[in-house]
Amino acid sequence: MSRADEIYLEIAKQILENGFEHKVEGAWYASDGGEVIVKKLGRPVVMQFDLQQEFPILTSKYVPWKKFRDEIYWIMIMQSNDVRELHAMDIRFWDEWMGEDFTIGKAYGVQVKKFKQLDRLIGKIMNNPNDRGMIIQLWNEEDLPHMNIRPCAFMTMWDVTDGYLNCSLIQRSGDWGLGIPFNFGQYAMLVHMVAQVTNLKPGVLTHYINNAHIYDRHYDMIREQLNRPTFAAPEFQINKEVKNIYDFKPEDLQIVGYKGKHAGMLQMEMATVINPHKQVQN
Ligand SMILES: Nc1nc(=O)c2c([nH]1)NC[C@@H]1CN(c3ccc(C(=O)N[C@@H](CCC(=O)O)C(=O)O)cc3)CN21
Ligand SMILES: O=c1ccn([C@H]2C[C@H](O)[C@@H](COP(=O)(O)O)O2)c(=O)[nH]1
Repeated sequence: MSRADEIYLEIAKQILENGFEHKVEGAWYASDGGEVIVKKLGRPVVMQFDLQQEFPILTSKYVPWKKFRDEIYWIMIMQSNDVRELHAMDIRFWDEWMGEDFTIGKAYGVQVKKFKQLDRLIGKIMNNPNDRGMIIQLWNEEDLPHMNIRPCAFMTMWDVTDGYLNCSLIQRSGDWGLGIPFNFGQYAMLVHMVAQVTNLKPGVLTHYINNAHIYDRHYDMIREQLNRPTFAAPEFQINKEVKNIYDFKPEDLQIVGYKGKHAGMLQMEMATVINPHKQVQN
């Protein structure tokens, strides 16, 4: 069992057993427009992964890691909001939030680029590793009306101690079935990338989720997952030659020996949730 399975499945069980159910306003299922019921835990959760120990990925189901890798690459390295670039990487699950201009509006990558947030973070890590304001912040009140979706994993806070790079990922809302297994894996990859170009070792990834929830159409699959066999965590590999963050290519990040393949995927339908802050443009 990977450490990620252990932590993730325990919280999944808690949500199913002790969670609070409600209808999600302004949400529907893509296939039939059906109403969306969700069960939320009702208190925040914190998961902690020591990246020196193992790479955080589930083995109780197959998580398509190339997709979460390419998604974080699109947000943080390409700093893009253009969904066509995701299509080029064979990713379709952002289409529900694509506007007529083929973008997701001023969300995610746009906010990284607008304030050169990645460059500034790396500058701080290199020049003053004890800085206590090493933050990437995607939540921007001014631009919220122009985002097709509000950022969920909206902030990272960074720390350098004793040659290790630590990262806290702050998430306001976490879809336990679909989003969460992507989020901790992709941010673990980002920590590995930033650590390499700042000559640090990847340290601890702390993942805070304020509202952790399971959608009704995922209940049965997650119950099944709780009873599945698990395996040891696979190995993460990174191209050690890369010295500049923008020189990374997605292929420079690989997962090898991933036994989740044997477990197989769990087909879960995605609920489409709209941004209630969105300004409707004519
Ligand atoms: N309801 C909801 N949940 C999310 O997790 C989510 C959103 N909406 N909207 C924006 C993004 C899109 N994300 C998604 C959406 C779908 C999958 C998904 O369907 N994952 C499948 C594999 C899909 C594939 O191979 O293409 C999985 O089994 O993990 C994952 C992340 C995360 N975010
Ligand atoms: O990276 C992500 C992006 C999205 N999600 C989930 C969390 C929620 O289930 C929906 C968004 O709906 P809101 O009403 O805006 O919270 O998408 C995720 O888990 N991870």
